[in-house]
Amino acid sequence: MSNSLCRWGILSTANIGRKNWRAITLSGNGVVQAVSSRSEAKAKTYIDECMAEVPLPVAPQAFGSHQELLESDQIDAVYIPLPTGLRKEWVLAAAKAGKHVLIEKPVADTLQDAIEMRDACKQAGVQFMDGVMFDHSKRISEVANQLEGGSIGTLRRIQAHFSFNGDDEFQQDNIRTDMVLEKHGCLGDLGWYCIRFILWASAFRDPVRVSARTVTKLQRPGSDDWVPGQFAAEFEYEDGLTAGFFCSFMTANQQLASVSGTDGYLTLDDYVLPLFDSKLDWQIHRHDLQIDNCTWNFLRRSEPFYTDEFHGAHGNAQEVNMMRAFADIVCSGQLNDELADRAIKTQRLLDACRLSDSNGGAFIALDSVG
Ligand SMILES: NC(=O)C1=CN([C@@H]2O[C@H](COP(=O)(O)OP(=O)(O)OC[C@H]3O[C@@H](n4cnc5c(N)ncnc54)[C@H](OP(=O)(O)O)[C@@H]3O)[C@@H](O)[C@H]2O)C=CC1
Ligand SMILES: O=C1CO[C@H](CO)[C@@H](O)[C@@H]1O
Repeated sequence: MSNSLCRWGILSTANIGRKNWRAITLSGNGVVQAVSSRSEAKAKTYIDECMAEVPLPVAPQAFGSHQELLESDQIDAVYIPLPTGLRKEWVLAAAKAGKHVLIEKPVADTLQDAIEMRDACKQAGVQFMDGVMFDHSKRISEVANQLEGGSIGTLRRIQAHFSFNGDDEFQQDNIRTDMVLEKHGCLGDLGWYCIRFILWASAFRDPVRVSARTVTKLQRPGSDDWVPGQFAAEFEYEDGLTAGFFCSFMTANQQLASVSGTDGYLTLDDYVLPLFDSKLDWQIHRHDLQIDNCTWNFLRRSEPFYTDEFHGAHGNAQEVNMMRAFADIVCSGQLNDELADRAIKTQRLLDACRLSDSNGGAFIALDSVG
């Protein structure tokens, strides 16, 4: 490979690949070299559409099969946004072909599959990482540092919410409601981020036990199959910390996370996809109840914090940082096991949630998972 530029192949014409086409282009150390699809014509159209908005000096090559792309000696790394149910085969094939693998979330149908993928990459000497963009935002590290530094005292509670309200077409046609392609439904699509936020806020500690349940099953008309349409979970830690999350395909856009401590609480209301702005923010609240005889006043005490980072589509945006960080690994050859293992840690908690759900929401000891 050229060691200053990572040559990317995108497997499929997924919508999210369009955003990441721009992110790779803005990264400064990567280039989209090829796109593969089940249909070469579809890959060509996709390339034309992306080139029209974010042009590249040389149009990427279109392949009519993922295997052909993997066999190209012009590709160093692949981005795999195929539906979860189809990914494992292609991650294993990519590792076999010596390509580094950036994979969309949720990583796998099961923890066992996720471990198999990570291990295959490790054995092949290529990086494995999931596509959680906010991991690469400066904001999440700053928030985690503040929490570890005791800015809100001892942590008692972490809560994460991620939802959007999908319409009828979403329910009927989107990959997210297809039990074969995305069997974890909203838990995989949105809960993955909730779990990852909880991991960040708890310094990547594992809870001792997990209880979770599908709140609403989402069933396509005319089918007996279902995926979680709304899902809720509760984690308990050995020091008394608790965490909870709620995710939903049936509730308006919301991405609110909060962390409560003995001395205050911290909030972010766009922790996954930053709201349109040239900076990212979060707040620490230490509201003050003042009581003087008959006069009761609860005084607002909120302190805002900012990270100098655009919401997206800019050289310092989280998805661009992600592509740059991955390409740095590829170009330097310095593999990062910690990034690979984060995906496994997240998947383990997701599996624990599903196990609890299938046991009527009973608490599951995390030790018994995987
Ligand atoms: N990190 C992030 O911010 C985001 C992540 N995602 C994740 O990315 C993944 C893709 O999401 P999204 O872009 O909305 O997906 P899309 O439905 O747009 O694309 C999925 C692609 O997979 C291929 N595909 C679909 N069905 C099949 C099938 N039955 N057999 C073989 N290939 C198939 C198709 O490519 P083709 O026709 O070319 O073969 C299709 O374009 C999801 O797992 C999602 O969770 C999504 C959005 C944002
Ligand atoms: O990863 C993602 C980012 O957020 C979207 C919701 O707004 C998800 O559906 C998507 O899969």
